[in-house]
Amino acid sequence: MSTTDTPWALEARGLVKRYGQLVATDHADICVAKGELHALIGPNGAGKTTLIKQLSGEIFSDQGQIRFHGADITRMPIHQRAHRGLVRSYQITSIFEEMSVIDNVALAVQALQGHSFRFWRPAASDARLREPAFRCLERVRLAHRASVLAGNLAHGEKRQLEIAMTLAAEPSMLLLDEPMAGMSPEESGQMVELLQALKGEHSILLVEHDMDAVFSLSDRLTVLVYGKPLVTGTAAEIRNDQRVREAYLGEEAA
Ligand SMILES: Nc1ncnc2c1ncn2[C@@H]1O[C@H](COP(=O)(O)OP(=O)(O)OP(=O)(O)O)[C@@H](O)[C@H]1O
Repeated sequence: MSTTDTPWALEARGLVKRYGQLVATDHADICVAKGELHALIGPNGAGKTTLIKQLSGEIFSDQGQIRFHGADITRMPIHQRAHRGLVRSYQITSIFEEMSVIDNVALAVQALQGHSFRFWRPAASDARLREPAFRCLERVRLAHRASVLAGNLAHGEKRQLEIAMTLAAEPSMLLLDEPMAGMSPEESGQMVELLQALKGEHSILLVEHDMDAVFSLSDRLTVLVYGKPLVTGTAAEIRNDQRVREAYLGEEAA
């Protein structure tokens, strides 16, 4: 299939991941349209992070098929998926706290350009790294903190930095695993605004427990329960689905 024939950025069918006896994802289908923000929600242990890892290539699936813009990427390693534009966001643990904010992003730009880390010099001395890095910081509204040591950022700002580092890879699709975890309500509000701005420019698969954020941002949602998708639909469809209320949201979400 050519890349123009499919409406899907990402099309995963029948994904299974077993850990011994435990079936973490159990014939899971998930399809994300081009430019769509699609949320993946479900109770703790439902398999959301496992599914994100299967899609990013951090782990391989025991069964199933993954297509990205029509191409079969099922057996493709993580760096090749990233090269094609499918990228999971960096985690706070991958931020270098002793380096400036812009140098962290410049490192991510450098990784994209395929240079060896051995030849790393401070970003300030290399416009080829600094300029794209600065643009990524502008997009996540962190440009005013470019020269601050990353370790001195507030928690919410570190999560913005993770997204800036992810954008350095120029992804067409972002896999975001709980970007609002540990944030204050104010920080969460800023992250919602940021994701709203990124929406449309990138296809996004978002795992998030903050239901207000999820319901305000998502074009569609998939509810995962015991590794299986229970239902996929718009926010209104999900809110009104009796199976979802019983399995997950509870009556208070109505
Ligand atoms: N590396 C692993 N080895 C063994 N079991 C694992 C491993 N990773 C995840 N699991 C198990 O797989 C199941 C799904 O876990 P996963 O982290 O994907 O769920 P989740 O929906 O992301 O949960 P949460 O919302 O709490 O983050 C859980 O029962 C978990 O204990």
